[in-house]
Amino acid sequence: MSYATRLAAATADRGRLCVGIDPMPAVLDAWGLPHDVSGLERCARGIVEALGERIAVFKPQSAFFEAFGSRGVAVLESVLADIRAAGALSLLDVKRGDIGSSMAGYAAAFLGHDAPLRADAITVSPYLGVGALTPAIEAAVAGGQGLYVLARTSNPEGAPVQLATSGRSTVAQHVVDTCAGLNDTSDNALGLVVGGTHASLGCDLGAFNGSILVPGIGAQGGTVEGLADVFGPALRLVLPTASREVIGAGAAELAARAGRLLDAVAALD
Ligand SMILES: O=c1ccn([C@@H]2O[C@H](COP(=O)(O)O)[C@@H](O)[C@H]2O)c(=O)[nH]1
Repeated sequence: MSYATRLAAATADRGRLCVGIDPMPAVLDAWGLPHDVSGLERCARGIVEALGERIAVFKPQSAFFEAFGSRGVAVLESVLADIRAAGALSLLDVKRGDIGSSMAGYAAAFLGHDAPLRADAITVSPYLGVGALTPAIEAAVAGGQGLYVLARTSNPEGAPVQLATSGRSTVAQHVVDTCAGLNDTSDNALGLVVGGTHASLGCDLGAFNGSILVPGIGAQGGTVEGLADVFGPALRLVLPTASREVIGAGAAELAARAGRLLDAVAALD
């Protein structure tokens, strides 16, 4: 079954919200947990334990696991297994992108059938060219998995690169249009990352028909309520994601904060 079909089923059942798992030091403080592997594990696995049956997609941020070396990566493996066991989808935020031979290595690491870090989807960077992602696209299609390609990121520093013009198009528009074309032959395995922090996107999503991951909700200033104005007809493709907004006030607030966002995304439909 394709990633697009699996995502549609999960979000129809649980709502179209992605919860980010970013166990950064400030989050561990809010949870009253130590800045070590035990704190990392209790926080990250605690999020899935508390919300695993209510949330369609979880997005672990690989950086906060890698920060603890091999023991942190082992926790990430457990978190990915927990997400699978809870019947949710995992979207591993690793933002990889390299020449084809190395991209094949990343595809094996994160999309391979028996890979310890296998995820349902990963984030990828198109800076080496969308075409360089081909090994990962092929692996994703074969495994019913997805790739979210950075197009117009939520951070202000992205604009000079992503809105730079190349010929008659911006770089972001080139990424959007290239991914739209590839989706025709890739079961819509390609998604985009487009931040929810912009008053105006500076790119046209009209030709795109895959999933659009929208970070920047909450801590970065974006709101679910503001998405309709910014995304227009593409709103139907949007998968809002929030991390600190949900997990940033400690374990006791987790369910209430997730519930508020689930209500807000339900009102989009
Ligand atoms: O454009 C992007 C791409 C990825 N991210 C990632 O999403 C989360 C956001 O965390 P919040 O606490 O909800 O702000 C984080 O892992 C980023 O690396 C993004 O913010 N913007």
